[in-house]
Amino acid sequence: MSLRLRFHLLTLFFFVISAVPVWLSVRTLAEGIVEQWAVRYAEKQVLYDKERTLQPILREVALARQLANSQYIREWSRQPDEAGATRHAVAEMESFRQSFQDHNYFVGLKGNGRYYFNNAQNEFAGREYRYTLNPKQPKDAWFYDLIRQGRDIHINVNPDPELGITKLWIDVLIRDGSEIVGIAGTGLDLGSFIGNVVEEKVPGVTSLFIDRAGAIQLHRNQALIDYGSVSKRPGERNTIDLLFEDSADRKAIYAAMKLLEVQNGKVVTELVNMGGKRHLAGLVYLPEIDWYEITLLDLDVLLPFGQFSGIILLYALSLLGILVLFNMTLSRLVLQPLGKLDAAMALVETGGQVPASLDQQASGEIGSLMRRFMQMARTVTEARHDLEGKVQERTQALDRLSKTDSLTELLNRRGMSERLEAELVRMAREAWPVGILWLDVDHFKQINDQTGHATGDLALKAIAGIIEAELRRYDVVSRWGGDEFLVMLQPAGAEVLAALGERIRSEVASCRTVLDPAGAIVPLSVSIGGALARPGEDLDSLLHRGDTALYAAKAAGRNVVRLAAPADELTPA
Ligand SMILES: Nc1nc2c(ncn2[C@@H]2O[C@H](COP(=O)(O)OP(=O)(O)OP(=O)(O)O)[C@@H](O)[C@H]2O)c(=O)[nH]1
Repeated sequence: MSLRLRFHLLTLFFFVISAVPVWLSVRTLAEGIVEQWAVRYAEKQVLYDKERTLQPILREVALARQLANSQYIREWSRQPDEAGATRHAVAEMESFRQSFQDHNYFVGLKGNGRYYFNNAQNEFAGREYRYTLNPKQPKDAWFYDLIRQGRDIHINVNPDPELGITKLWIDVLIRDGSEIVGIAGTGLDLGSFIGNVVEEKVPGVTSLFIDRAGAIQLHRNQALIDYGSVSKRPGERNTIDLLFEDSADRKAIYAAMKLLEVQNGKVVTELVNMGGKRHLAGLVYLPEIDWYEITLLDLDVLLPFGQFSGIILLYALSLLGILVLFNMTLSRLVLQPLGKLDAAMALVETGGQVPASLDQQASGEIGSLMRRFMQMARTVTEARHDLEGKVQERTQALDRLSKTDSLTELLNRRGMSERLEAELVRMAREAWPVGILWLDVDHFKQINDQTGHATGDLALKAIAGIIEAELRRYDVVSRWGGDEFLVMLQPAGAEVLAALGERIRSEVASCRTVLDPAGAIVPLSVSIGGALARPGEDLDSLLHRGDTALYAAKAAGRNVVRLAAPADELTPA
């Protein structure tokens, strides 16, 4: 995998692993902000609703109290069947009817169980006595339950089947001293009350009212209202358990209700789930009517979390931008120089020259790496050139050695053959006459045998020196093998051959430098055969004729020179 691909994958990896915590932290932060905001909102809303709800109810409660405490009503309740007291009481009730908000009233008397009611239309004028309450009738249980409970004020949503109406009833006990003698009050139209107070006016905000048992008293969904809760057993009530699916939420709401009882005026907020959505519930206790108001804020509606997605998008874009910039910088500072370095290395590998500008393009560590590479490449190139030079030298030396005789340091047979071949070619081209002298030491075996091999070597070296000394600058001598020497002369003529051969023969014969182990002079002599190359003659033929001439010299008694005649007959020198 290339470095570039690895960097891209790494970038992607960093992007993902950094986006996850950022997403989570922004989400947590946003949720925190939403919650804080919602708590404030809920607190304000609850207090506002409390005032809005309480004012009309409290006004009705105050009026109902006055009615219950009215002198006429109390006297009447003492003697409920007395006609005068009844007339006065009805007149009193009618005057209150004008003042109540919905222009209706009711009074129930414990003494005779009679229930009086008139409405805004004055429908029951002269017929205010509507029916008689019966403690055995479940529909009338509310009356007896309230008297038994002895709660001076009670607000209750209850259908009245006798009257065919459902109202928010405000019930106030009529007391005669300590004795409860009846209940007076008024009813508010449930529909309009719900419309005014609990209907959802702001999207995502709903209010409901519950009593101290958690029974729902007012809710915009009237099916959830726990009608006539005062007369129900706990299990029969429509409580907040219907609203909150999580038992933890229910427990939290009941705990908040308990707390509010002792911390009057405070607002408690709880996060709850309702219908699978997050809501913030704000609770407040209304001691005047012994109810709790719950305001529910749908957080997803009021402050959708989606509004924070812009932050995430911005983060993602800026992170992406930074990573792209990082990649571009990385590419410019690292990857591109490394690519050039790689190409330069490949060039050096194949013996090419590194461009001199390579190290000027990068700085820092990469620049340092390039400069070191350049230095190394120069060293390698120099070493290679040096090595090539040495190899060439050694090759030439080996070549020289392969053509040189180690004892006399003259050309050997191979070296001499090459020279002769070349000279014969040159001779053919330039009419440059070539001649050879072939020398053989006389009785050399005897010298070896009598004086030793080392003395034989000395003799060979001495003869080589004599020949070299006699030759002209441009003549070449070689040790042809064993005790034989071959001299090439150029240019050469018969006289030169004869003269040079004779001089060599004579010098060797007069040599006094080679001594045997006993210090005696070893007498030396050579027989010499000479031949002049004929135009177009090859080397074998020339050598053959030289050898024949040498053979003739040997045959003539040795220590003589014989030249091959042009027509192959031998002539004495
Ligand atoms: N010391 C010494 N002897 C050599 C060397 N190379 C060859 N020889 C000897 O040279 C002798 C050559 O002898 P031949 O060519 O057979 O005969 P010769 O004794 O020279 O007799 P003619 O040539 O007939 O005069 C042999 O005994 C070889 O062993 C060498 O490098 N050093």
